[in-house]
Order: sequence, then structure tokens, then C-alpha cells
Amino acid sequence: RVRDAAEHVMKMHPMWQGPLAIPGGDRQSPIDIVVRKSIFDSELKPLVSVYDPNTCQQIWNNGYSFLVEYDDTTDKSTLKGGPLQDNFRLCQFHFHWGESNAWGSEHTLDRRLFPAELHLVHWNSDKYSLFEEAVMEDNGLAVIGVFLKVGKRHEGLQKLVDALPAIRHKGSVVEFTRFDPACLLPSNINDYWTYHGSLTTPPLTESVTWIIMKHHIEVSHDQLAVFRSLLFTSAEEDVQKSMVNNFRVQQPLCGRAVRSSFS
Ligand SMILES: NS(=O)(=O)c1c(F)c(F)c(-n2cc(CC3CCCCC3)nn2)c(F)c1F
Ligand SMILES: [Zn+2]
Repeated sequence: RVRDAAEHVMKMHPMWQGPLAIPGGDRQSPIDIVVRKSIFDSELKPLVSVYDPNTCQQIWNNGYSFLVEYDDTTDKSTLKGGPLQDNFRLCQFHFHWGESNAWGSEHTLDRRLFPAELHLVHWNSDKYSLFEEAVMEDNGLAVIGVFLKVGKRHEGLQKLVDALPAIRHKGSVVEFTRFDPACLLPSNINDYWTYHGSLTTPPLTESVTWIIMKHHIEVSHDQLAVFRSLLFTSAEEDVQKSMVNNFRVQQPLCGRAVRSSFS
């Protein structure tokens, strides 16, 4: 199938040459969420996200996705509650997408692929003092995943889409301020699945509490097309490669439980 070809293209990206997974890793991400096998956990609390748009600093092309980075030197933009015991600070958000609207997400729901997936990355500021430290530790990170569907234009996303042409090439960065990431969350953030997993990019460390939203957000076809106008390659390279299919292949569940906050 064409998706398999896309996986082949993704596997060719330099990011995936070399050791692909933590040897013996049994908590790797992403996974397929088998909805009927998820376990309702009534102890799961509501998620509490408090984001200060003034902590938004820059947007850059890291050669695999584009990251919107936040000042995480204070507790101004935080996530707590839900499955989390501690306070987590927002450090960045980014997306994964396909070359076509038929695929692009990293997680799937009963094997259903979405055209893109948003990840909001937070680190445990009660236990660690730096993101780089938390990335390597158990319960170091909490990542919210939100599925994107193609439909009506997302007004809040447009400010971000308009900034993308300025960071077409790997390594480019521009100032990006006063962006409230809460506008990218679905209206209901209390319906989610949660499981213990890993980063889906190197260093693939098994430090992530994943919180995958049941409800998706809608973006327009044209907005998603601008994501695909980004390049994996830097301006100096003579062959330019469009930034698409920047997703990792699904990983074995290895007996992990996926809990749901809703029945
Ligand atoms: N898909 S994901 O699992 O949500 C996801 C994440 F959770 C991440 F943390 C990163 N991440 C990678 C680094 C480089 C750091 C460079 C210094 C050492 C630690 C990694 N910065 N952020 C990331 F790229 C990503 F895709
Ligand atoms: Zn991601």
C-alpha cells in the first residue's frame, strides 16, 4: 500500500539510520490504541493545563519537524492532574504529518490513521531541573497527543502557518511570540487515553507518560499543505527534500495497559 511506501520513505530519513530502538526497549512509542481493550480508570483526574502565551519564544525547523519553543525556566506554562503525580512544564510543541491526508499520525485508534498529530511536550519540574535531564528519566516527560483531521480552517493555527515559510530549511529559526497553545487543544480535554512510553524520535528514551486526546481538532487542507512545504534539508544542500512522513512506525505494546479517563 501507499502508506507502506511512505513508511519506507520515512525510514530512509537520516534520523532513522543507526540503532532504531533502545535495545530491549519494551515501552516504545507510538502504538495503536485498541479502544475496546483500553481500561476505564475512575481514579484518573481531570487534566489541568495553564499556559501563558507570553512564554512563547521561537519557532524552528530542526530537520525533522518544526518546534514552537516556550520559556521553561518558570512554572508559568504547566500541566498537572490527569494521570500525573507531579507538575510538568511546557517546553515545546510540534507535529507529525504525511505526504497525503491518508496518513501522518504516529498513534492510531483501532488502526485508524489521521493526517497529522500534535505533540505538546512537558517535563517534570518537581523532580528535575532541566528538560535535558528529565528526558533521560522515568516519569520525566508528559506529552499530550492531539489528532488532526482535515476540515474547516483552524483560525488559531493560521498565525503558526504564516510563520512557516520563514523556516523552510533545516536549522532556520524565527522569533515567535504570544501564541497560546491551548487554542490547539480540543474543547473537551477530559476524554483521553494514557500509557507509559517513549520519545518517538532519538534518543527514544522511555521517559514519557502519554496522554492521547479522544477528540481531534480540524485544520484545513491548505493549512496542512503549508506543513508539507517545509524541507528536511538545509539551504546549503543541493538536493532539497520536502518534510513529509515524519512519523515513527508503530511499536509493540509488550503487555502495557492503556487506560481511559472515560467509559
Ligand atoms: N514525538 S515526541 O516523542 O513527542 C518528541 C519528544 F517528546 C521530544 F522530547 C523531542 N525532543 C528531542 C529533543 C532533542 C534533545 C536534545 C538533548 C537531549 C534530549 C533530546 N528535544 N525535543 C522530540 F523531538 C519529539 F519528537
Ligand atoms: Zn512528536
